[in-house]
Amino acid sequence: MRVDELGERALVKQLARIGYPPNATLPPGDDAGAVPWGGGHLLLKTDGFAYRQVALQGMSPEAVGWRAVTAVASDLVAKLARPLGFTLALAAPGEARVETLVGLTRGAARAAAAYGAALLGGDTNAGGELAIYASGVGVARAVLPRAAEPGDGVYLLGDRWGLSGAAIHAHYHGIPLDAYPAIRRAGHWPKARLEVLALGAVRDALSGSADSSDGLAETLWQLAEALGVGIHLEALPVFPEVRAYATEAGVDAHELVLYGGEEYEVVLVVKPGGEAAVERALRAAGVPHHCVGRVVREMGVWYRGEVLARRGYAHFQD
Ligand SMILES: Nc1ncnc2c1ncn2[C@@H]1O[C@H](COP(=O)(O)OP(=O)(O)OP(=O)(O)O)[C@@H](O)[C@H]1O
Ligand SMILES: Cc1ncc(C[n+]2csc(CCOP(=O)(O)O)c2C)c(N)n1
Ligand SMILES: [Mg+2]
Repeated sequence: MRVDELGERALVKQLARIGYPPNATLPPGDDAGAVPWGGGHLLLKTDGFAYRQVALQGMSPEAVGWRAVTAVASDLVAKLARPLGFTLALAAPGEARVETLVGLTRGAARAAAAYGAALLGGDTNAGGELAIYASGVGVARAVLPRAAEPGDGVYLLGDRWGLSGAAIHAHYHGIPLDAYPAIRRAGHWPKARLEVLALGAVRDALSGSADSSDGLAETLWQLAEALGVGIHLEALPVFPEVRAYATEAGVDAHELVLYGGEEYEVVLVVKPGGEAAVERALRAAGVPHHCVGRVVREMGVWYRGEVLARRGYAHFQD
């Protein structure tokens, strides 16, 4: 069977289990892998993409390199691991520009430095099309898995919800973003939120977390499916710039929040009774947060009582 017939999700489900130890700290399919290390855990993550699948209109090679490291850093941070180092692998056809590859690497190095880590080499290969793979290692005292129990609260951390979706929408609809600097910044230079690591101090009040990169709806559906629980969404943050863009572009702002993608923000699951302590910790760390719903027993995802359509970004679709 061809991989584009099977689809990314089903393929990954099959691949991710191969060789995975049954008693691993984080299960296959979680945002990163973890190994016990010196009283804590070392976390590892690799994430890559074809250049043409992520380079938005006006995005420089530097920004794409930054995004590659950010995607990995965001997965590490979501599991409460502090990034220590990154590597970068490039695949390029012979006609690719040297300047492009240098730019990608410079952007990756800038991102690594921004996350208090270093870019420690990588790999360069010939390939059919330009592609970038970043890997990172981080260290965590107490890891936060993808976990949720009925009764838990669901929070969205950060402020890129809807903004990254608007940037991707603008790319495909030829809409200039000059009037929307926050949307352009979210799409071109997303920054992993290291401040989330402050949650280590309230780990006992947390059930789990997931990094969102394929869109909020897809992230929630993956959580629900993997854990056999349901999520009732009651409210969504719609930021003013997203609302303004949606009006101009003639698109539903909620669509951008639910189906945008590339947020590189954390969905946090908080134990009942833990809300106050967690909100206090997030406020002190300067992490924007929005309580959006609750975990229920029945598997599924609902928004204001209606089943939330499952759509999201997947490779092998184009
Ligand atoms: N070829 C593979 N072999 C083993 N595991 C894989 C493979 N591809 C993906 N996985 C695992 O499947 C899970 C989902 O990976 P995927 O790359 O789809 O995540 P994602 O949607 O890109 O989100 P993010 O980039 O934010 O992690 C991860 O745990 C990953 O380690
Ligand atoms: C030109 C262009 N088309 C589409 C998109 C959107 N996009 C690309 S990858 C991805 C999911 C995360 O990737 P991964 O799962 O590999 O981390 C999303 C939402 C874009 N940025 N640029
Ligand atoms: Mg990926």
